[in-house]
Amino acid sequence: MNYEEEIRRLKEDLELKKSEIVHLKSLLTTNSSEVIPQIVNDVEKQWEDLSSHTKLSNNEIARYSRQLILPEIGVRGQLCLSQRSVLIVGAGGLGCPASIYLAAAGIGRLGVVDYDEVELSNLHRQILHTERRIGIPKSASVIGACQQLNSDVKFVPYHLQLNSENALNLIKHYDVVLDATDNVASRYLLNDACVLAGKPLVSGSALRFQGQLTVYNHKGGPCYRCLFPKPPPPETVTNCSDGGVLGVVPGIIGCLQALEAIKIAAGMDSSFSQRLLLFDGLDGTFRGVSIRKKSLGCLVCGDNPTITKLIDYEQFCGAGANDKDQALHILSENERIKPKEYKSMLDCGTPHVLVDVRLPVELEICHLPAPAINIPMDSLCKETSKEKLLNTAKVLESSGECVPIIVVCRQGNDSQVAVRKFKELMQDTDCHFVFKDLLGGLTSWAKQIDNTFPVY
Ligand SMILES: Nc1ncnc2c1ncn2[C@@H]1O[C@H](COP(=O)(O)OP(=O)(O)OP(=O)(O)O)[C@@H](O)[C@H]1O
Ligand SMILES: [Zn+2]
Repeated sequence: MNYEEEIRRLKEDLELKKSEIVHLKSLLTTNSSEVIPQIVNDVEKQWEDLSSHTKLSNNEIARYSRQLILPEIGVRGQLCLSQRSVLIVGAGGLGCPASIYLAAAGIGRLGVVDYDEVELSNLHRQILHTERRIGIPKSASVIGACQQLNSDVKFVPYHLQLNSENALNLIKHYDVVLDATDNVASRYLLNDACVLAGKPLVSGSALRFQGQLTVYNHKGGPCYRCLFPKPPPPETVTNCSDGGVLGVVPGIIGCLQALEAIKIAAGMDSSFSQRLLLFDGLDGTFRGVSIRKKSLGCLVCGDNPTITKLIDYEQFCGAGANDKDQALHILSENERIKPKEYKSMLDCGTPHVLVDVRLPVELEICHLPAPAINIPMDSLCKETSKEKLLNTAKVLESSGECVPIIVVCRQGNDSQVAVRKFKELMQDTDCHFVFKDLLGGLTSWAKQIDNTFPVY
């Protein structure tokens, strides 16, 4: 290695350490220290050499007794666990259960990465966070909970977004990596980083009532790219905030991620290298299926890899490395109506038709004060939708005016797509509709017009 390369690496290392110190200091100075037991503030202590731990203390023998007597674990396995480190990326629905079981089992060092802070809508599934910790970094919240359970573990919180600049440098300090994120860009990033660093990646996902689990890049098995060389089109990816998720489903998958990580760390075989677990919470089934072998032509782990350093994953996937909804801008200004303008229309009784494109189950949560036609997104192009709109047109025509049709959704993205679709749908009719979308959807309505309106 040349000196310049070495200096660059050392600088990167230093930056990471600095971010950890700043983060730990901030924890000690904010009121979060009131609710989070003081996280070990001696950074050096966290980086103590784990391999020096070669004998179980009486305390450890008592604490781990029930797993020590398992022949597959025993003293050897327990010592292995205490000498290994696991990095969990994502302190959400998967990361919470995974972290607490790894801490309970006595893993030597646990790193938890998350850029986000705890929100109220996290609590139904991200079960290590609490009401009092809303607003504080998720990584610190998770580690606070884990430390209360087992203070022997060395914990390292990283309040940052894992990206191409920091991933390799961080991952190299750990033996096993858990993907507990929720977006495609982070999955490719973690995959490539784990291949380049030679670390097994225990990957989980959960949506609605379904969950999946597999282990990549382990003992000659495939990596994520071997199976999915190309990312899915961004518009086909559903996240939990759009699709919903029952809290216990990521709970189950996160526990299984911890189980696989414990097996790997304790020197046992993982059951999910080249195997995929499919869990269906609706019909209560677990199914294990064999998956494709490692691909010789894989761009990162194949025979002639062309990806030899981390790339720009947001560009590669055409989507951000988070699941935060990004505002679409596909309509021109005159095809949109601001919440304030719509409120004046309502106040003045201006004739219009309101079309709500959310699912019926969402309409039950909340809806605007005006009566609305419901045409959910998945039925925009159906003949019945066209009929609904044409019937409306007939009523409107009798009044002889060109009445606007206001399209509304939760956040103002679907409504824009719907306006486009409706325009296409009505092209071959002789009705002259003026379609507009409610800018920012119900979320903006709640913010700008009615702060008693529920946000979900
Ligand atoms: N590249 C990344 N670096 C660090 N943390 C990440 C990265 N990508 C995703 N995450 C984190 O992974 C976690 C995924 O968990 P989960 O989907 O349960 O939570 P969420 O994003 O809070 O959910 P919601 O969609 O309800 O807001 C989130 O806390 C998110 O901040
Ligand atoms: Zn591969």
